[in-house]
Amino acid sequence: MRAPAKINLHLGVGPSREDGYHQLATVYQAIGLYDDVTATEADDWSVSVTVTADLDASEVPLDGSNIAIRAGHLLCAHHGIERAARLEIAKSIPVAGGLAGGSADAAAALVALDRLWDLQTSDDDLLAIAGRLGSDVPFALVGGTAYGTGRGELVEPVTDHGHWWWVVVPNAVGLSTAAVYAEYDALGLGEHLRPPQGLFSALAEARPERLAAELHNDLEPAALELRPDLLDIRHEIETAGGYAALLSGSGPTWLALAGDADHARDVASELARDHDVVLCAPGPVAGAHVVTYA
Ligand SMILES: C[C@@](CO)(OP(=O)(O)O)[C@H](O)COP(=O)(O)OP(=O)(O)OC[C@H]1O[C@@H](n2ccc(N)nc2=O)[C@H](O)[C@@H]1O
Ligand SMILES: Nc1ncnc2c1ncn2[C@@H]1O[C@H](COP(=O)(O)OP(=O)(O)O)[C@@H](O)[C@H]1O
Repeated sequence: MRAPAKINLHLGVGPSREDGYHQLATVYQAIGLYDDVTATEADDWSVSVTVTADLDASEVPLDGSNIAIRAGHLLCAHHGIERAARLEIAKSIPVAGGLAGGSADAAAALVALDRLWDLQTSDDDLLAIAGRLGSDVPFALVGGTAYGTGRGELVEPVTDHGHWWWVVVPNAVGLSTAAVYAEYDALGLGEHLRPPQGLFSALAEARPERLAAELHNDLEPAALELRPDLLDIRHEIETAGGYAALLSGSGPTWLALAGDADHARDVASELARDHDVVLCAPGPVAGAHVVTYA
């Protein structure tokens, strides 16, 4: 089962709620960078992680705290069954990068196990279980381009006529999502939320120059406060000719919007002079889905 990374084209963050989470008005997009999860029947739960070259997954837990195993437990509890499986994660999504790799693994595990055991869980039930696992997990099931509200777990599709190209610049050192939200509070940020109408129009019009002007991330000042070194990368993207630089979610990954695949390759090769890993990815792509290998 394959699930994509996400980016936030708009990330509006309101004040923190009573449960400690922040109210969001966000526009997600699934991009062509994936983790694969394979599930096989077993007597006990276990998880393994392999990575594509240049990726550091040493901080991904290999015990029951791995979000893919948590997904398995919740699915079993939902159906009142006692089963176990071996989950093999092949990771291409950088860890703790603001790209929701863990959420992708959880979504892929839910769909893989549902299929392995022929549980036929309804879409609504899968989305509800996903929302309990993490704010970003329902979107990893849905994919495409979607508007997220609540703490990010309520998703509805958005009209998007674009075939966008992103240059992805991961960072060797990850950033904790919780720490960035806490810094956001410490800075006294947290404004009134409203739907990003200009972005919705830009997505429907499908012109990259127009989209570039509408990209926005409320968490950027908080992430930069914690990691001032990240500002240099924003400048590098501008110099390399990207239409816009956007911090991915809580960071530290940067994204550059390109006009098409050729432009993305040009910007990527420029950035690759100073960065070990630079990737190109199209968006939007599908959510968690089965992959049939030839
Ligand atoms: C910032 C975003 C933007 O899409 O993604 P990432 O950059 O992490 O990928 C998300 O809000 C992250 O979603 P996710 O990573 O699923 O978060 P969760 O596991 O639900 O929560 C992790 C922690 O983030 C904080 N949190 C998360 C979501 C939210 N709306 N308000 C919060 O304050 C809480 O401190 C929570 O304990
Ligand atoms: N299957 C998993 N893959 C990645 N991280 C996981 C996984 N399970 C648990 N984690 C934990 O979740 C944290 C956040 O990882 P990730 O989802 O990649 O980043 P982000 O929240 O920035 O999008 C990691 O630091 C790791 O400790």
